[in-house]
Amino acid sequence: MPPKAILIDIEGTICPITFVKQTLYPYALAALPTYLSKNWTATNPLITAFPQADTATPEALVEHVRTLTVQDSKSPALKALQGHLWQAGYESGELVAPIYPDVLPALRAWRSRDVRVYVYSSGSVRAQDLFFRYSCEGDVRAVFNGFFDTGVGAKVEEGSYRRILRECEGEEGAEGWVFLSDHVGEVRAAMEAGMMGGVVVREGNARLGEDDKVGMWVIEGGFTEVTEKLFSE
Ligand SMILES: CSCCC(=O)C(=O)COP(=O)(O)O
Repeated sequence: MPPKAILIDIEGTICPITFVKQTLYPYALAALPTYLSKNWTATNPLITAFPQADTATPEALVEHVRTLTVQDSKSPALKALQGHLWQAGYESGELVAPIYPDVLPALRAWRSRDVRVYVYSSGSVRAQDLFFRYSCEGDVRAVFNGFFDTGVGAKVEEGSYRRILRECEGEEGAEGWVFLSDHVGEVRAAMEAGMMGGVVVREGNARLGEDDKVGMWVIEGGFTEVTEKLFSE
């Protein structure tokens, strides 16, 4: 049976991890002091979302954000701030989101077969909108049926996938849903929620151990392999 909906991750799945870690994260850190110097108010929600102890001064917040960034924290406060800071970079053309060449042809083929395609990323929905609006292949937002961030919960928690299912399917459940990510813990959580899962192997992704591969669909052939497997059976 072909799938009903495919849910995809961004970093390490449809774009290189290096774009996020070596381009997006440093861009946000470099832009932060200027942003804070112009927007340091007691009610700025991008600031008040952080713990009070870390927002005593702009310098303290810069240090806190730097620490979270080095830890690759998926804190919603950090992700909301990064999404805001990236906007100017995308609009000026300094940031262009690279998408692996096998991805968009596959997504379009899935949509042409009436399969819905959703994104679930730790990056905020605002950041996802910018990513797909300013991609190396132009504005591709129309390819997607919807976008989810950690507003539904962390990506390693089964409940997050259940919330996405409830929002998209009501009481229908997970039948026909597929989740694709480079992160085994995320894929296992989606499988616990009843979805079919696949872990995407790309150059530069974290290596999978033998234990990681147990009971797992390991995708080494990009989204072309996904299309072949899901639509030829
Ligand atoms: C929307 S691009 C920014 C991605 C990001 O901030 C991130 O943390 C990557 O998370 P993902 O869940 O896509 O691996």
